[in-house]
Amino acid sequence: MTLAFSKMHGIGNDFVMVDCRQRAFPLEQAQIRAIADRRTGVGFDQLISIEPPRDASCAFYYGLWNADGSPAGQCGNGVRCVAAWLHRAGELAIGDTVRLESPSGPVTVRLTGPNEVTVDMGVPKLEPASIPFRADATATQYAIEVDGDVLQIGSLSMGNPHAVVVVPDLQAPSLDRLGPLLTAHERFPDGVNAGFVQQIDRGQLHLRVHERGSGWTLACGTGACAAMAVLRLRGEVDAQVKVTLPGGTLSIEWAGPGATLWMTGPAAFVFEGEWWG
Ligand SMILES: N[C@@H](CCC[C@H](N)C(=O)O)C(=O)O
Repeated sequence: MTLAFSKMHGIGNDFVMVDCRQRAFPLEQAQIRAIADRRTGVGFDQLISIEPPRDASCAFYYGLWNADGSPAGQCGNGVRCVAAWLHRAGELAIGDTVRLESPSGPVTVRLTGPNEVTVDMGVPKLEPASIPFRADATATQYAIEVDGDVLQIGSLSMGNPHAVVVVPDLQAPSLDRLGPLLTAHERFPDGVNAGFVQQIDRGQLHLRVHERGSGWTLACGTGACAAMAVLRLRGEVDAQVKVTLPGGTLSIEWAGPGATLWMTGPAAFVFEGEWWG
């Protein structure tokens, strides 16, 4: 088969975008994995379909798959690219605000420029069952054993599961080992996106994320939201924070529990292509 696609990225978190506005999603899991291969395919962290909405209150639905073919519930960098893709497709004008439907529910996006998008990412879910995470009660910190080390994690759902560990040094070699182990930890029955965050001050965080289904990525938008929310819940950061990942910086705003969380950042086109599978 041949498949037309757009290649995009949000601060280095890269995507293959597939237009499914007029047709059913055409790929099986094995084909998604083949396209993800960075040598014999196109390469991506997530593949995103743009489809008609299932919820009539939304303008479009977007589907999400990780590089290993597993489905995902939300993608912060991806939703910004969906908005920029819709602009290029003539569906969204600069200054427009639109409700989009993700696999985990609606989000509201505002296209502030051709390549800049602000997203209302919704209210972070803190209850362990909604993550899902095996714990007796909701807390701002949980002790979890990983390969003999006891890590203090924060955990929440941004429409997908996150564990956040505060570390003094993001370059510590131990993180390369701990990331994959935390992602696959038995207390997260669906796996988890594992974020390691170094606090610079009350308004700046540095972050690396080992993503479920995609490994270490240059950026994770929901991971940036989760890291900010975990530190905000502990009273360590202000309501507006810049989160710097290996691929760039996002602005995150969150007043606190019960409020929706806002993310602003760029979305970039790389090329249009055709996959011959
Ligand atoms: N890169 C993303 C998150 C993508 C999904 C994640 N790997 C999962 O399986 O939950 C982002 O920018 O948020």
